[in-house]
Amino acid sequence: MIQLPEAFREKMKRLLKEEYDSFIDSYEMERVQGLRRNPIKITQEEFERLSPFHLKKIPWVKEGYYYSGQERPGKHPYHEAGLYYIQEPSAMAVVELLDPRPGETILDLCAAPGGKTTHIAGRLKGEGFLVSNEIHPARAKILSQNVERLGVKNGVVTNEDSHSLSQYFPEFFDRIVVDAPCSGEGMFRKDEAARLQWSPDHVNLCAKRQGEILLNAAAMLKPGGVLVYSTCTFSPEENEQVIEEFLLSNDDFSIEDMGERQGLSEGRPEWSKTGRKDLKKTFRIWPHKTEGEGHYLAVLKKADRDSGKIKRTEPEYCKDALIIKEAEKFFQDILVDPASYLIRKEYILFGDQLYLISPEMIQFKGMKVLRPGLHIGTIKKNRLEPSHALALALKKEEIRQWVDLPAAGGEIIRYLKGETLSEDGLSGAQLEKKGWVLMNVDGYSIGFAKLAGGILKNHYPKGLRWM
Ligand SMILES: C[S@@+](CC[C@H](N)C(=O)[O-])C[C@H]1O[C@@H](n2cnc3c(N)ncnc32)[C@H](O)[C@@H]1O
Repeated sequence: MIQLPEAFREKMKRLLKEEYDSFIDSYEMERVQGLRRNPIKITQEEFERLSPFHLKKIPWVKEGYYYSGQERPGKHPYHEAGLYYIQEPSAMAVVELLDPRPGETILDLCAAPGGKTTHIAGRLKGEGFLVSNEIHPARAKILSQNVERLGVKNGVVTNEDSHSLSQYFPEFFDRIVVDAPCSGEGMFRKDEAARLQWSPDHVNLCAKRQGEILLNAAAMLKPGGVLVYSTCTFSPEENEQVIEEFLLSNDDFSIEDMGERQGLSEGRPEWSKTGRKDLKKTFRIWPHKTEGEGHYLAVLKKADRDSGKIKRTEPEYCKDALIIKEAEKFFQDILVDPASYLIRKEYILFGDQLYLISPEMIQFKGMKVLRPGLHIGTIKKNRLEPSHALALALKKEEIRQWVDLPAAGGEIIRYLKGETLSEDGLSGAQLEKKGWVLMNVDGYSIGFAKLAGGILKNHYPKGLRWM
């Protein structure tokens, strides 16, 4: 039996009244598990054909599935190939409501470990620009790894606080997600730390921080843009009351009417301070009503008007002709049709690391950036050694030399463990000469190897290798 803080129980009883018993009973039910297909890598049809898991569609999100609690999709080669992201089902509603479209500029302000970010990236389909920000350095690193694993080409990862970030991107984004740090009451079923940390004071502290983050986010939204605010907590102080307080001082914002949505319940105006009726148009996900842990969501729209358009400042592109030539030579050497990577000349050099930059990227001097774009590789004495991120962003059809290993066989496990493989006896491979080879699992890229003398030297990153 889960030990819930007594003050939390009392508060929920007061708020939920006759609904309280079924709410509390939901803590004794088995947690539901979810994963989200990554459309950058795999179509729905292919995914459903290949998946070895027992999947059931999640009704409120196109790419979402429940899987059985007995299964371990996080420990499967398809996971390392970025075919899906494991995510709590109710959290998937956030990007469903944000509805990002290819070509748009999007900000995910509190982004680690990357659930919403990878969902957004999938919807952008490689077109447009995504900035994923996380304040904590260690969590920003995990975010960056997930962006890489899912093969995202048009994403930037930053490590700023929301106020500093707003100085770089005034009125810049078409859509913004603020998946705010919260008291995590919706996570009590799976997260003991959240239960232990909870107190009424902590709820109030979270609410204050959420208000500040939301204000900074609002300053980065274009006129006419859409912002989704979300938390995984039930407390009105962090939900309806944050939105109420924000709208009081930001009359150019209004709550969007998203209509009824399957699995989502109405917001609760009676739990706000002023009782404003439009809070009904915000959403709650309850664990006793829906198969998910619990969430709050509000879709806010900024009024359209002429903005004082801040001019985009160009970043400092790499102008070193030798390095650019080397990158071009590399792509000509490994790709079937290098044009897609050679059309754009927007390379950036970070020390000896080469990145390909989205055309929307701004001058970022002084900003803490972990990943300014697609990591191409390391420049070593004017030779380019490709990055793991590039392997995951490439498709088997794009590359001259590849090896394709079945997920059910032992060789893929040997590759993931960092072992050397021999060219002999591989069931699926297209190998012509020594050099870089894209390794795949059932046709989906998973890393690089380097062929020499019939041996495939393993370039799967040491930090990711299976033990
Ligand atoms: C709910 S989590 C985000 C989950 C993430 N959106 C996802 O889907 O994977 C909130 C994040 O906000 C970060 N955070 C904490 N304080 C913050 C602040 N003052 N400004 C911005 N982000 C903050 C936390 O480190 C945490 O990673």
